[in-house]
Amino acid sequence: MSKRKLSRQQTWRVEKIQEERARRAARRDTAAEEALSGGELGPEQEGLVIAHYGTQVAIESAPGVSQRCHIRANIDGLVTGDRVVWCEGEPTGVVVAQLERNSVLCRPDPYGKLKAVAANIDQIMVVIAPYPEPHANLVDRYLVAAEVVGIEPVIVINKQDLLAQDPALREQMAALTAVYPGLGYKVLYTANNEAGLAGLQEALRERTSVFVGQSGVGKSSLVNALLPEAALRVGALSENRQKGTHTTTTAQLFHLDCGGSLIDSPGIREFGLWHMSKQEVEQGFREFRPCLGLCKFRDCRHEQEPGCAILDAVEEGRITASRLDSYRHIVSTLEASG
Ligand SMILES: Nc1nc2c(ncn2[C@@H]2O[C@H](COP(=O)(O)OP(=O)(O)OP(=O)(O)O)[C@@H](O)[C@H]2O)c(=O)[nH]1
Ligand SMILES: [Zn+2]
Repeated sequence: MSKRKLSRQQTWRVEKIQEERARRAARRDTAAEEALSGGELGPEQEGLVIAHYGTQVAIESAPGVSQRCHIRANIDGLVTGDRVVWCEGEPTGVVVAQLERNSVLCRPDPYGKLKAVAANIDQIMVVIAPYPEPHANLVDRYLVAAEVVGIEPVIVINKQDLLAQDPALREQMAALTAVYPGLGYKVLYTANNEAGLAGLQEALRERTSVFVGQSGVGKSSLVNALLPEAALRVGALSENRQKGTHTTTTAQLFHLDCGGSLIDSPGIREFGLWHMSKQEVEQGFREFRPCLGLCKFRDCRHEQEPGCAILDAVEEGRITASRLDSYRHIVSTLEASG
């Protein structure tokens, strides 16, 4: 009985949310169109979305120079990192066009539908640490997710100071990550101190990056250490405050002292830990790709089937047994969760 009641209530809530969305879109449209037709706007120029606040975005025209903007109603799903065409205005500017993206990061919304959260990311920094110990296949899971969206992952082994004190632990982390350089993945050792940050800053230069990884591996510590006197961060936050109640910020873009940008939000940090399809997982193991489609059976599980191209590749040393194990493990978790 409660089931039916619940679903009716849910329907009602969904309807309410949709009505509110439509109302907001209409308001947004009016505001944007009024500004556009009022002739009080500056010339069109290119800019970068550095933060998103509900119906408005902060657009940056040059590092440190930004303005709040309405979004023209025909532009859908603008996210932090998007490049746009916009016009300055008083008090708010207007985004008039969205430029093409090189890449986009998505995550599932509460209904399981994928939603964009950030755009134009060059690399995904996959942070692991000796503590909390990375569970089996965690790195591969992140790598697969990065491969699926076509963004270069970089493996960041943080808390290097702990490894320096403990040869056995160092051995363990080295063994865990030994396979990756040969597959073309960059592996960096970092720590939250000057020496430990140098290599990371080098890797972040001239690129737009995100940090992902389990809770406790030290992402916040790294991000805080990397950000220059947090000038831009404070700027973005105070702008946020002016808005009063609408303070939900999805993701923010920060410029780093070392040159390069960081897009950060709690949602992005959890990237890659959701459901993937078997095909995505296969594609996500980059050294499997030359073999895909060559197995004798179209639905080959690469277990012990005759004529399996993946097993042949393992036999010939083109794929390591540990990566095949990892693939099987990830696929089995997909099957277990339906
Ligand atoms: N030894 C050592 N500890 C570190 C280092 N970086 C961070 N920590 C510690 O690791 C713990 C977790 O750090 P956070 O930066 O909060 O980790 P996080 O990944 O941001 O965690 P969430 O915010 O939960 O996602 C804290 O106790 C830090 O003091 C490091 O380089 N070396
Ligand atoms: Zn096969």
